[in-house]
Amino acid sequence: MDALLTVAEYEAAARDRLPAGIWDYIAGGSGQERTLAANLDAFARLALRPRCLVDVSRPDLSTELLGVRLRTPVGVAPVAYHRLVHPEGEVATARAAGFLVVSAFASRTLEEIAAAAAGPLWLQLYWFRRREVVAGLVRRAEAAGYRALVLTVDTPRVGRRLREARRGFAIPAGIVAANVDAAVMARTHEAVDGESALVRHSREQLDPSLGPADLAWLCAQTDLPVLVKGVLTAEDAELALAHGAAGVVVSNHGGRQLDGAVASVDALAEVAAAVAGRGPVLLDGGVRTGTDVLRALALGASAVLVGRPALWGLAVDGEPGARAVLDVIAAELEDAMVLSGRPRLSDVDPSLLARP
Ligand SMILES: Cc1cc2nc3c(=O)[nH]c(=O)nc-3n(C[C@H](O)[C@H](O)[C@H](O)COP(=O)(O)O)c2cc1C
Ligand SMILES: CC(C)CC(=O)C(=O)O
Repeated sequence: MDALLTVAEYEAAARDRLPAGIWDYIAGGSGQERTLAANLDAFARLALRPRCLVDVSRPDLSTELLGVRLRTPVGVAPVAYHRLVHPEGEVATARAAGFLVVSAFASRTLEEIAAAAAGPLWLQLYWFRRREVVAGLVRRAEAAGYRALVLTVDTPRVGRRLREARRGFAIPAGIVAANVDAAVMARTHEAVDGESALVRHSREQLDPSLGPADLAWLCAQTDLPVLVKGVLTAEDAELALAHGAAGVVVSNHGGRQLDGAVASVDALAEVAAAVAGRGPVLLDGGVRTGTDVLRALALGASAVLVGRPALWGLAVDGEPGARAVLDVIAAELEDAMVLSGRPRLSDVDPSLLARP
């Protein structure tokens, strides 16, 4: 195999290796997949204004997030069921990642992942109708040393994933959400033609009444910082902070929820302005290169998360593959910082971007 030099090359290699149904579950978006495409296009439209005559002999990619020093500002987004692409699942990803947000639907236990992790872990939560599932996950995350919680608020139900529906996608029997009661998850394994098992499951198990008071309740349950994921507007950023959130993740769920929603990088400046330094603002959706990371930081992100790229690396070569994908992005980021005359992340600001 030739060396893979870009995230796009890992994507192509993963596609060659994965069964079509699993590929489509991971790759797909909702509806016409307009938001899925927009996430990538929006980055491509943001041209950079490099500065020269700057001493770039010692680039520094490190940053601090919630009091923890990170080698790079790039973490792994919460993505369900890593074992769909590699038998070691999240344990391999955790060894590779500088920083990982573990999905509520992880296919390895929170404790196994914590024992393997190379960097800080956060736990993502869905708002299960059975609130004891949420509370139980919070207690286990605290006990296992997770450093923050991420409440996903863009999923009162799972979006219309047509690729999944066409294939009657269900989670294969051997792969389970290892941290949630089997009874809650049972129907994710039932394949029905013309229907996504995950859409059906979400309607049964996720509580669409989630509101600001529930966020406040969650924040009161724990000393861990709670970030709110799925924010695309200043209004929701304001609401989240007013009800106890420590920060937000600007995200449209990788184009998998509301089709037609704004590209996440296009929502970033508005949200960052609303948060105004009161907490971290992360971004995910369409980050595929080091220059994408730089663009997001220029628009006010504290750090970015990659979703699908981590799974592509994991599918291609397990832990070393996931690490290689993150290393490609870090190497590209370093290049871009040097070539744009911004040797430290604190030098990155909106002046890096050309006006559209
Ligand atoms: C296969 C897959 C599963 C996902 N599972 C979750 C999840 O369990 N919880 C969650 O908050 N977001 C989930 N997401 C959304 C990601 O956290 C993230 O928002 C998105 O993947 C970022 O876009 P990117 O894939 O373009 O990097 C999932 C995304 C994918 C592709
Ligand atoms: C099990 C799913 C609800 C996980 C998810 O968030 C997704 O597939 O986007």
